[in-house]
Parts: sequence; structure tokens; C-alpha cells
Amino acid sequence: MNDATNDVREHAGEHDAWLAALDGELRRRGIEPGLARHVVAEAAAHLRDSRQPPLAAFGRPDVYAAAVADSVGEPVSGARRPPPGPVRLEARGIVKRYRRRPVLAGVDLTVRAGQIAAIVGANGCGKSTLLRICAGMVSPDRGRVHVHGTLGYCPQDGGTSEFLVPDEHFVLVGAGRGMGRAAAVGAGRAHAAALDWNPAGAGQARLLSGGTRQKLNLVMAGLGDPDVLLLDEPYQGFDRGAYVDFWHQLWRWRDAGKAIVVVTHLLDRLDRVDTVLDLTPVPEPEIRA
Ligand SMILES: Nc1ncnc2c1ncn2[C@@H]1O[C@H](COP(=O)(O)OP(=O)(O)OP(=O)(O)O)[C@@H](O)[C@H]1O
Repeated sequence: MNDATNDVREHAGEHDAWLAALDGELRRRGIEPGLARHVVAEAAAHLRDSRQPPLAAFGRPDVYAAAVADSVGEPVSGARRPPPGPVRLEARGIVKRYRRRPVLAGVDLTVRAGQIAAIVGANGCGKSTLLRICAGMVSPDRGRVHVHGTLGYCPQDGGTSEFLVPDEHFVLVGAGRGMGRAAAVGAGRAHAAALDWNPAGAGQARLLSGGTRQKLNLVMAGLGDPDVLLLDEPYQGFDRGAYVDFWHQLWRWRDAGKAIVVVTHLLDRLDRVDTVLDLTPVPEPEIRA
């Protein structure tokens, strides 16, 4: 037997041991068996294709399993939810006008770790504008925003690069958040699996359906475990199943201690969020002589 054959066998043994350890760690953390199988299969495929040692590609199996559980673990039921943590996002007295037309007139919003805030209101009342201000993409005319921690933003549309495939998006965004290639792709695919989407082998973003592009945007927002997630109607184009998966993902993020702001005009889930900010302008009271 030559050295190359020995080498392959040795690596195969190392891969198998690491994958078995990952499988055990995922199950120990209560990851649903189908999802655990998916995560292990993805990792195995990556190790096979890249020929990297597992520790170099993904790190220790318990640490990688913890990262997966953090992003896709089961939601914690109401009674077991810990109290909200420190303030992660604070917007005070936000005023914004476009060509003298007032859009936001002194808006306040505070979101703590482990909370979901929903921004609702009529079309054009300034929901996306407020989120862009919170993301630092638009300046307010007056007021201040403080973000304590790292930030992920999912825009209402756009946000993807037409000629890149999903894995390349994960690598690009992951690099900006200090993640290596394998970890970014692994985490991206694990997030995607929680939305019932398998991005492995998917084509360029321009070829994806609208709903799938939004899944890509949502996965990118959550990469690298940001402390604050700003999500602007991210479920547009989702079918019913994906919409349900989306809310489960939101609750998992919340239960993992993220502070989440979600713009929504769908009111059926507002009982499942912690605060609701309604930006619909209040009509001036009629003054009768
Ligand atoms: N860059 C801009 N320049 C001028 N006007 C703008 C700009 N961005 C937004 N507006 C206007 O500000 C108002 C609020 O827009 P915004 O997109 O924040 O509302 P929204 O509540 O998110 O709306 P929708 O529910 O339709 O998504 C709208 O009248 C919009 O036309």
C-alpha cells in the first residue's frame, strides 16, 4: 500500500470520527434528527470536496454544533423564556422628512436582547425608513440611534448580487463578519435548512425565485450571529410553509438572545412578538367652532 492510499484512509478515519462527534453533539443539543442528518451530510460533503482536515474546516465538533444549535435550535416555550437582557437597540426622537414631507415625527424604539419588536402601519408611513435609519443607511434629520453589538440587516428587496451563487454570498458576508469560508458556507446552509431551502448547487442569484432570494437575504442577515437583526418584510414571496418556518426562525433567534426588529404588515403573528410600534399617523382631532 502506498503513502497516498494510507493518507486517504487516515483522513477518512479522522473525518468519520469528527462527523460522528458532530452528530452526537447536535443530538445532545436537541436538534431535530432530520436537520442533524442534513448538517452532518453537508459537513461530510464539504470535507470530501475540500480535503481539508475537519478541525481546520469547521473547528471542534462541540463548538460547531453549538453554533448550529444557536441558529437553528428549537424555540423555547413561553414559560421557560429567560427575562429580556440588556438594551441592544435604542432609537430616540427620530425625525425624518423627504422634501419637507414629514415621514417620521419623533419616533422612539427600544429593543432588548431576547425581544422581538414589530413595526407596523399603513403603506408609506415610514417603516422601511425607520429600519434604514436604525441600520445606519439613512441619516435622520433629528434623533439618535444606538446599537449595542453587531448588526444584521435584511432589506425589503435587493441585497443579493446577481452573478454570485448562494455559497459565494455566504463566503462574502461571512468574511466581513470574521468567518472562514467553510464555516460561512456551513452556517449559511444550516440557516437555509431551517427555512426548508437547500442552497447547495443553486445557480446565480439572478436565477432564483423571489421567495428564494428573500431566504438568501434572511440567511445573510443572520450569518456570524449578529446581536441585532433588522428585518424588512423578509418573507415576501414565501409560501405558507416558508412563512411559518420564518416565524420559527425568528423565535429561535429571540430565544438565543438576539434583539430583533421586524417590519410587517401581516398582523396574524403580533401576539407572538414583545412590542409593537405602529407608525400609522394619528389623525388630527377635528376642532369645532
Ligand atoms: N429616498 C427617498 N426620497 C424621497 N421620498 C422617500 C424616499 N424614501 C422613502 N420616501 C417616501 O417616504 C415615505 C415612507 O416610505 P417607506 O418606504 O419608509 O414607507 P413604508 O411604511 O415602509 O411603506 P410600505 O408599507 O409601502 O413598504 C413614502 O411616502 C416614500 O415615498
